[in-house]
Amino acid sequence: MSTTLVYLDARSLSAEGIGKAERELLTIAAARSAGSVVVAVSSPVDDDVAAGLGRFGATTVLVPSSDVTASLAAGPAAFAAAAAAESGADLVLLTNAGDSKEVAARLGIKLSAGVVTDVVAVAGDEYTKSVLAGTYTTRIRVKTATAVVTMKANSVEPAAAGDGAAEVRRLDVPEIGPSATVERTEAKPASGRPELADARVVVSGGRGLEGDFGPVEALADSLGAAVGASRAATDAGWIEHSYQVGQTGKTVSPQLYIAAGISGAVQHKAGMQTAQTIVAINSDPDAPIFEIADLGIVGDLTEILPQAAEEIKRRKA
Ligand SMILES: Cc1cc2nc3c(=O)[nH]c(=O)nc-3n(C[C@H](O)[C@H](O)[C@H](O)COP(=O)(O)OP(=O)(O)OC[C@H]3O[C@@H](n4cnc5c(N)ncnc54)[C@H](O)[C@@H]3O)c2cc1C
Repeated sequence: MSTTLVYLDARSLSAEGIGKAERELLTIAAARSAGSVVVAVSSPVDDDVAAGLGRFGATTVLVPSSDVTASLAAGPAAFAAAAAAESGADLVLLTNAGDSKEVAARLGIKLSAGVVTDVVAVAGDEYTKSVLAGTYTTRIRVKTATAVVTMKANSVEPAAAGDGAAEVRRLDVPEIGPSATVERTEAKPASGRPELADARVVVSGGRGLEGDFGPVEALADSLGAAVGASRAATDAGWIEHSYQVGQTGKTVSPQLYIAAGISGAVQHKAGMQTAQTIVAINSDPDAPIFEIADLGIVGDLTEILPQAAEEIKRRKA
């Protein structure tokens, strides 16, 4: 029977809950490897986290017997390789986060395994991903004994929590070898907004904002939404790159996506066109974003965004 190993970065897990992207991996693994889901977590976990993983389908949780996180991706990859060998996995699933992709690349070398990134569906030994900014959908088979796959968030509906429990086991980590070490870390200040990749509502801004994300943030806060951006906005330094939506940014699939001052380039659409409802605000009636919008508003965003935020606040009051 096929065995799936799910590798999770411990920083994405907390007693409050297991993130949606992580639950999606557990759901895919449970469907593929009926009844036996092995999870490798990059650091020891407390009882609440282990219990949470159990409720979402993990049967075994492997944790490293020594700290592997001080060596960037090298330590986690060495541990993930040991976990793959221990579990006999023929598929290792990781999230599409930057750190996880780096672990996936190193893991591919360690296991002599084929690596597929940005996957949106797993069916047997076939992995689906879109290429060339969403122009083509490709189905990929890996010829090596083990496949290493990173999944885009919002690819499957995560299963609801059950009453399962996971057994936690420590695993010795082999020699990590030469690697860069982490000297100091700083927690990113919390914005109080939902995580972009998991958000139900996203308000994004582009070059049309002319550097001022204030109106986008105000509308996002009135809706309890995450803030996103086009690459033109992140490249201009108006907002951090982690907010970028699109081919080289994050993929979002919210119930509502509001695009303000974004033209709708194919590379931007690649990251948001699966949103259930798309609202576009643009002063150019011929902007390509209107081709995929459910509701298009032709006008000046500096007038429309504050009006929308005010009206939403008024109705909520
Ligand atoms: C390999 C590659 C990868 C890329 N990856 C990404 C990616 O991941 N994400 C991404 O977004 N882009 C990506 N791009 C860039 C992409 O091609 C576009 O250049 C970018 O998306 C444009 O951003 P924009 O829509 O904000 O800017 P523009 O295309 O300049 O559009 C600005 C829009 O704002 C409107 N506007 C201006 N003023 C107002 C106003 N006052 N009120 C209302 N509307 C107004 C204009 O009519 C215009 O439609 C990539 C490009 C390449 C080559």
